Amino acid sequence: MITFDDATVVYPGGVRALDGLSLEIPEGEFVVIVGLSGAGKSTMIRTVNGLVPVTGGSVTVGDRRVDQLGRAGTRQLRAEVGMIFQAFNLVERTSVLNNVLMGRLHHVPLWRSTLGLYGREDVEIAMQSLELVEIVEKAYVRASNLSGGQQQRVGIARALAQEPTVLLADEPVASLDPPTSHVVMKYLQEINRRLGITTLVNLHFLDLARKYADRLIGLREGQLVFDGPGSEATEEVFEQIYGRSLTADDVLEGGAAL
Ligand SMILES: Nc1ncnc2c1ncn2[C@@H]1O[C@H](COP(=O)(O)OP(=O)(O)OP(=O)(O)O)[C@@H](O)[C@H]1O
Repeated sequence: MITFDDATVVYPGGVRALDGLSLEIPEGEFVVIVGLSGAGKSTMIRTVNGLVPVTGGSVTVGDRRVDQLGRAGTRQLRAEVGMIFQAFNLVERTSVLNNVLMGRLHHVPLWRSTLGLYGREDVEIAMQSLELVEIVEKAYVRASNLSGGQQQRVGIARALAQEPTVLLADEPVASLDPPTSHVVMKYLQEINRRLGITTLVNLHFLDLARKYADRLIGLREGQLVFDGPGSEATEEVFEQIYGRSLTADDVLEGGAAL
């Protein structure tokens, strides 16, 4: 369970990116967060692993208050929270398998990972993670030789190799074309259902958000303005979250009705 209790983030310079957010996310839920650019989506998910510290209120993961963890506690928390990025963040000049093994770094002593001495169990976990996103046949291919969608699947496998209890995905399909975006969202959904990993996904496209969200969170200027099933998010709801009429740029399949 992840609990936001009056969580507030004011950045140096004074931007109030998160403004008194209170909500609970039960274990295993698949949550999609939507809101205009600058609404605080990235800030919200980054408070979960302490990448962005709250300046007021609290965020609790399980029984751990993120702001009260010391250095070791924060390291342990980050080992349990996998992250998936818009730009994939792979090391392109090395193999897919080596990239996924980087997800094991939290579990392997530094000297061993530096020498590339991962154990057989680590390699097995990495290969199983690649199997989950059905790309195991690319294990020995250089990451730079993959398409964007394949690179994002490797990004997901790397996060899974951490054996996480929570997955945070920050605009995971923003660099992908529409069919590939659906493929990546389906893997995230399938992994959530099969492994029960609590998943928070920031999405820009509202049709995708509605299709995949078990629960949809709407943020506006750092505040919670909608919290309900994706299926209940009508055009009016999205207009309320965005504070304006919707445009073709707000949906993945531009021009299609929401
Ligand atoms: N490190 C920072 N320092 C100062 N201000 C920041 C920082 N990071 C984000 N902000 C500001 O905080 C607000 C929320 O940003 P955030 O990135 O969380 O929004 P977002 O909804 O994820 O937007 P986007 O979809 O554009 O990424 C914005 O006004 C942004 O400019």
